[in-house]
Amino acid sequence: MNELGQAIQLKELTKDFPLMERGRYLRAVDSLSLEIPRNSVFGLLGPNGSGKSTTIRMLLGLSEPSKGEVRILGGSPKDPGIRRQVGYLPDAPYYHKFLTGKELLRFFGKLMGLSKVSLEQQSVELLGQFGLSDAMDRKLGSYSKGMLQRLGFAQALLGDPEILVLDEPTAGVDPVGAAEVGDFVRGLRERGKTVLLCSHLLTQVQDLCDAVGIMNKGRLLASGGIEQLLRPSENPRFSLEGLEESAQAEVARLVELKGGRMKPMGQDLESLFRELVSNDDERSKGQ
Ligand SMILES: Nc1ncnc2c1ncn2[C@@H]1O[C@H](COP(=O)(O)OP(=O)(O)OP(=O)(O)O)[C@@H](O)[C@H]1O
Repeated sequence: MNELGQAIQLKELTKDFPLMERGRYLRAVDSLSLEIPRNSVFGLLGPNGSGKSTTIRMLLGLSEPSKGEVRILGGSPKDPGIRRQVGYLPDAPYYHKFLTGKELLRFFGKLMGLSKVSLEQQSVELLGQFGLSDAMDRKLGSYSKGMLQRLGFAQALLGDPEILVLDEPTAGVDPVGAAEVGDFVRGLRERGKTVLLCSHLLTQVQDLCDAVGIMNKGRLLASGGIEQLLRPSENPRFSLEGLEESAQAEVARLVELKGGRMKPMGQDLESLFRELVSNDDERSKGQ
């Protein structure tokens, strides 16, 4: 796919943070290369401290890479025209509690340089879309966590950006709210948008994303389409159906006799994630 077909391209992206001791540094992101095609949902996964937020900050042009390059829609994330094409929902948005919902959107819209008329129209539309019409003139101090999250989405969508970066959009949201987030992300893809999603809700990620990248200690351990990553390969897993318990035990005995092992669970994104990260941790302990 040529550059025009790519929403986000990371080339050997690396970030080093200097440590207190002179000359030493922490490599938070290590030679990360990724391509995220337009109109797709990509899940960036990894345990705490694996470098997801640092990657996002570089991708948004908020932090300078130590090495490597970020291309957004073929351009630089520092280009104001490109920046306007990226909406961002931070993992823990802090909004001033004395502002109302509408005032908050007005504040961000002005920062983005939206015209007064367009801002007014977009704010009313977005607040309606996220079920906040009745609350738009209430102070944010009285909003529930779910309402603040929905307001965060509205804010990220101001200016109708092509790309949405959602950092933990389901953090602190109840299961109904999490399902709504899922529907919302699907809706974005239907409208041709590209979504980069960081989440620890792996079942939802598996369900929502076209492709994922799994990071650990700053490095990308695996990336690709969900189906391709979870396809049975060297370790195919089978599910047994229609067998009574005694027959199951017999099959298990036969499998063991042949040197195999019967596992009750199939491969899913959660087990792939745990397997990759724990193998990587074991390997680095041994080094
Ligand atoms: N400004 C900074 N200065 C020094 N070290 C930093 C800085 N920002 C992040 N780090 C370190 O870089 C590593 C990656 O952190 P990062 O926040 O990117 O991880 P993460 O995958 O987003 O984690 P989480 O899931 O907890 O948000 C961590 O070891 C973190 O302590």
